[in-house]
Amino acid sequence: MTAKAPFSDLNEIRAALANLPQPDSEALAAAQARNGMLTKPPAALGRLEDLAIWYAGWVGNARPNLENLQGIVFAGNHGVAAKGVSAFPIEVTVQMVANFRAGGAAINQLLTAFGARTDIVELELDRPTADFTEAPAMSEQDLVAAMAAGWEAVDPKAGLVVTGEMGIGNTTSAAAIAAALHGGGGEAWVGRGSGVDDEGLARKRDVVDAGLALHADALSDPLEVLRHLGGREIAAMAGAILAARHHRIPVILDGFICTAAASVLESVTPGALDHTVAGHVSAEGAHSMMLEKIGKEPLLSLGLRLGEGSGAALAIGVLKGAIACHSGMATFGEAGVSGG
Ligand SMILES: O=C(O)c1ccc[n+]([C@@H]2O[C@H](COP(=O)([O-])O)[C@@H](O)[C@H]2O)c1
Ligand SMILES: Cc1cc2nc[nH]c2cc1C
Repeated sequence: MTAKAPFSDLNEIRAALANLPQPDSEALAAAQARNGMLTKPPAALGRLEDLAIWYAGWVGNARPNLENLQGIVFAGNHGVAAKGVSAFPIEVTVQMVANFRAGGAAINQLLTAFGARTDIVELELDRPTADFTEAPAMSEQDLVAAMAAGWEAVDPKAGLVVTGEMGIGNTTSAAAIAAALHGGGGEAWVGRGSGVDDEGLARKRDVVDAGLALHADALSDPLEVLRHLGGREIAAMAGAILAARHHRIPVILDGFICTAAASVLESVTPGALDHTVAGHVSAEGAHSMMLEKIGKEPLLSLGLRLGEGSGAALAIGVLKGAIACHSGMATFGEAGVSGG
């Protein structure tokens, strides 16, 4: 099932970002009360308790189940890849999409292992974005189309959405977005991505700085940051995360690139990511700094730097544990256990 995006230009995207649903306060209060009655010392389940209450609030059910889990992998190609900023050639994007469709990638295994389905959305792979050191990466029409594709990929009936991506060159784009939104330059935000050597790393920093300089006049507006420095899969993730908010579907964010996409929404409207949690902190060096900037504490830290949604998929396990305890445990009264 899909729902059509409620926008066809940038102003309508701004309107969708200005008018965000909030969690169900009654369900939140009831989940909080239930949490206090469960057979454990107060707060003994640590962040699992916060997670379950957060989830209950967004789905509007104080004793929820976790079902109909949707993983979406967005793929896009980047003109800036021609600048030698990746350890891999650009054709790997389309080849990996074929691998996703055949079920052979890490994300297929992880989403299946945690009971989620895998949807693949490729965004005009034969038409890479413009190299952002020479021109804006996308036209307004391209940006709106990519965000709409992201919005429309979300199943309005999903109980959870996990957003991931694939795109050779996209850690360069994500670093540039992070620099433009959060301050600093290539030095602060660029890492090795899929594994560039020292020369590649230096080139990548210069490329980010060149993009920031070329588009300096446009970068005070977060959606223009996304248009000038982003990519279609990054814009699509932003659209999907925004759609999930409007459908009140909780989201688990993935790594460096996904967090850059999410940062755009948070920069437009503080609180726009309240329906999301950070699944993990990636081994891409500046990811932890980006998470701090958006006020998110990652659930996992496993040294992953794969993307695809892999860290978010693994974090489904943590959320499942949280909800199983919250909804399945006995209360002190039910179990006849004495309170403290
Ligand atoms: O998610 C992350 O934190 C992450 C960190 C490093 C690399 N990646 C993946 O690697 C690809 C981009 O790497 P690169 O070197 O081509 O920019 C892209 O397909 C991402 O999914 C992803
Ligand atoms: C093989 C390969 C798989 C990936 N998955 C996400 N990004 C990737 C980059 C490469 C190079």
